[in-house]
Amino acid sequence: MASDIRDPIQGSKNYKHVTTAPIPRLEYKDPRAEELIQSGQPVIITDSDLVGSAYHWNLDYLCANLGNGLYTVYTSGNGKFKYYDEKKVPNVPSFQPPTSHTDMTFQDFASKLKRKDNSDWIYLQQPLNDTVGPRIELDFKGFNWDFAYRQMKRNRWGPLTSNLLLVGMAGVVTPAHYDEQENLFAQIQGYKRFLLFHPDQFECLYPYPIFHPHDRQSQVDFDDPDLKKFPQFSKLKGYEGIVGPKDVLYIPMYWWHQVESLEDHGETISCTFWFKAAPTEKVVYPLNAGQKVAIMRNIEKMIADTLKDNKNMPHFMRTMVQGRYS
Ligand SMILES: C[C@@H](CC(=O)O)C(=O)C(=O)O
Ligand SMILES: [Zn+2]
Repeated sequence: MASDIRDPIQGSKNYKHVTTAPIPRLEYKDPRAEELIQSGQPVIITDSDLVGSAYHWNLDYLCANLGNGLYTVYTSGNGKFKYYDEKKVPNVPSFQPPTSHTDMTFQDFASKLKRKDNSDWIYLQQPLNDTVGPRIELDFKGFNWDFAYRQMKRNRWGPLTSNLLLVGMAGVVTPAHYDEQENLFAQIQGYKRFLLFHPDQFECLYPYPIFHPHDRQSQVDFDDPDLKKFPQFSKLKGYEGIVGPKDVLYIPMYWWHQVESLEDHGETISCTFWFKAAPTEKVVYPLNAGQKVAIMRNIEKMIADTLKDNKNMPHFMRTMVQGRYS
């Protein structure tokens, strides 16, 4: 049988030390898809038509219809787009942002994308807003909102916060990180390979300190892991799958993910549906891994706020555990 593009071996990097099983791929009508979402497990959902009214989106159509609003375009020298929080940059005076970003019209972005002389890698990431042209607005209104809001209600998620439009060059990589929102990730054009890791893999992925601009991002470079500094990385276990046009991937909150736009399949167009977390009515024991990440974050935040000077964090944290909880 001809290998399907979605075969994870196709055209994607192999990361040593990372063991993966396939992300389940189910029809949206399949009750098992609902069960996985309700139990906070990732699943690639097919045929939901969540963004069925946008299946015709391509660069030319977006150029003609996105209007002349400005879009945030990130530039990277190595194809990696590790997110950083600008508000936290003052906390780490030595921080060197790995990417730069400028605002430009979609038309300018598309012409940069089409110019093959691009030595830089570029990635447009912009919440869809009311500057879009009437046809995009119509397409947006035509999303399968029933499906989206049914998931929100059934899983007691908080409100929808944003729909991020992502248009990336083939080959761009968003390095491993977790988000604090539930995400229905809709793929419109091109193919993206996802590596996903349960929140309990926290100890294998060594996130930056919470006050660091790269909060929520893994310190480990999957292409060249420093196993001396990050020994548990060699035990990392997760899931892998390729999402293509019309697929929707449910990325549960606190699940780590690394995302790669497959090389030789042209630019990728995606749209996220981010929902606030479900309110915690009462804490149920045993705590799940996501709740433990939330507790660790709160404690780290409280200590950082109390100590004021982040330089005191390493010694304070080590003093708290060294020789006592090892
Ligand atoms: C930006 C996106 C990854 C990508 O598509 O490059 C992501 O991390 C998310 O949707 O949570
Ligand atoms: Zn993310």
